[in-house]
Amino acid sequence: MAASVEIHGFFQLRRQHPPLAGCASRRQFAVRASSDSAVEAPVAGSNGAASERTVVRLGLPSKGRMAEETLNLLKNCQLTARQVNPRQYVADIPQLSNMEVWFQRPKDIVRKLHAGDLDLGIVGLDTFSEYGQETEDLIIVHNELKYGDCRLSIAIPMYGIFENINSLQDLAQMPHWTKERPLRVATGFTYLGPRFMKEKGMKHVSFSTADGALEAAPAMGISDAILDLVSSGTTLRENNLKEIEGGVVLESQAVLVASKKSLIQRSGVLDITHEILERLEAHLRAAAQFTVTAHMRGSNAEEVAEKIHSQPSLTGLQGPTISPVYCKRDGKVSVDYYAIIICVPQKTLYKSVQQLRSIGGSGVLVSPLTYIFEEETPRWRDLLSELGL
Ligand SMILES: Nc1ncnc2c1ncn2[C@@H]1O[C@H](COP(=O)(O)OP(=O)(O)OP(=O)(O)O)[C@@H](O)[C@H]1O
Ligand SMILES: O=P(O)(O)OC[C@H]1O[C@H](OP(=O)(O)OP(=O)(O)O)[C@H](O)[C@@H]1O
Ligand SMILES: [Mg+2]
Repeated sequence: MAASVEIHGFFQLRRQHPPLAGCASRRQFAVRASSDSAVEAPVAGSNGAASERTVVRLGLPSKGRMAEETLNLLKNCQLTARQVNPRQYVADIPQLSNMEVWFQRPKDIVRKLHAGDLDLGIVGLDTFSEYGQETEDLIIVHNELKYGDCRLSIAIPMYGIFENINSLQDLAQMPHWTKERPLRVATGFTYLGPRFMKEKGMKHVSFSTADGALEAAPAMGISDAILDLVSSGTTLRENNLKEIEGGVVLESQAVLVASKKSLIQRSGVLDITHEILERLEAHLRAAAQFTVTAHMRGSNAEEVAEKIHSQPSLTGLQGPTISPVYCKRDGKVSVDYYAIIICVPQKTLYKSVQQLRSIGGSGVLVSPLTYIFEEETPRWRDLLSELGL
């Protein structure tokens, strides 16, 4: 039978920072009253003006948890956004001439990409999926910028009728939900939520929209469950809520997105995208690696290479670079040992150093890497093929 998924009722839950006296922590919503003073960004342009525009536009999160990390990522790619003052919504990046940066709320970035008022943007995959709603014109250029990790997940109370409910299947099989009294889910994700429930064949579900502090809704009797972003799980725990098996709608992190129409039609967008993509890929690849140099005894370079290849954590990106070290002893130049250079994942650094030592490595130097440029960026090839270029 088809799932009856309906969206009805609107309620607004708002919250205040810092927490009110009597509230045990910032993440508890039960004893909080509030206000919210979101600052609306000016509209960057209009559809009519969009086609006449010659400058390329990149939308970045103006506030919230993604704002700072996005600027830091770009800075680490030597693409520092230059803002005349922090209250201004427009900036430039000196390395990318003919491009404006516009600071906008994440959901507005997606909407404005769709409207043609922005060409490129950085947002969470959750926002992109919710507000892009699988629009044909919007495209993901880089799908893992390695920050803003969270999941969009269903949560239910730990107590009462939900005490022994631990999976989506358990939830679906509860006799409580009927056409007249559906499972009420509060969420800001009113596109992804109903779609997920329908896919899972959940019957008798209704959704209500909310804007922040969703975790309070079950305790207030406004909803039975919530669908919201979770990362550490602290907010859920502190509000006596739990996730359930099979209840993750989406795993999210920051992504670089674009309008296909802009990429194809607007002069300069493709070139700028290429440069941003190359820098991002080279930086993100490098951020996970260290360069390790060491000295090793051996009678020739091949013998040293064999030893290194015998160790699972020492093969590097392609293989070791090995150079003879020329020493002068008793007036004679000879090669007794070799300098080796490899790239090592940061996660396995210590294991790699131990393996190097076990095969006679000494004088191990470790340095961070700024960029690793490959011959070609795989994501660039994918993008061109998706654009039919
Ligand atoms: N707890 C979290 N941990 C990690 N990333 C998160 C978390 N919550 C949200 N995010 C990511 O950060 C993005 C922006 O979230 P943020 O709360 O800053 O803005 P928002 O809630 O979309 O803004 P607004 O409240 O103005 O609508 C989200 O779309 C998501 O990708
Ligand atoms: O699992 P946790 O680490 O506790 O994070 C989850 C919380 O983070 C987000 O809220 P945010 O702090 O962005 O506030 P908002 O509701 O104002 O967007 C999300 O809406 C959850 O409430
Ligand atoms: Mg938020």
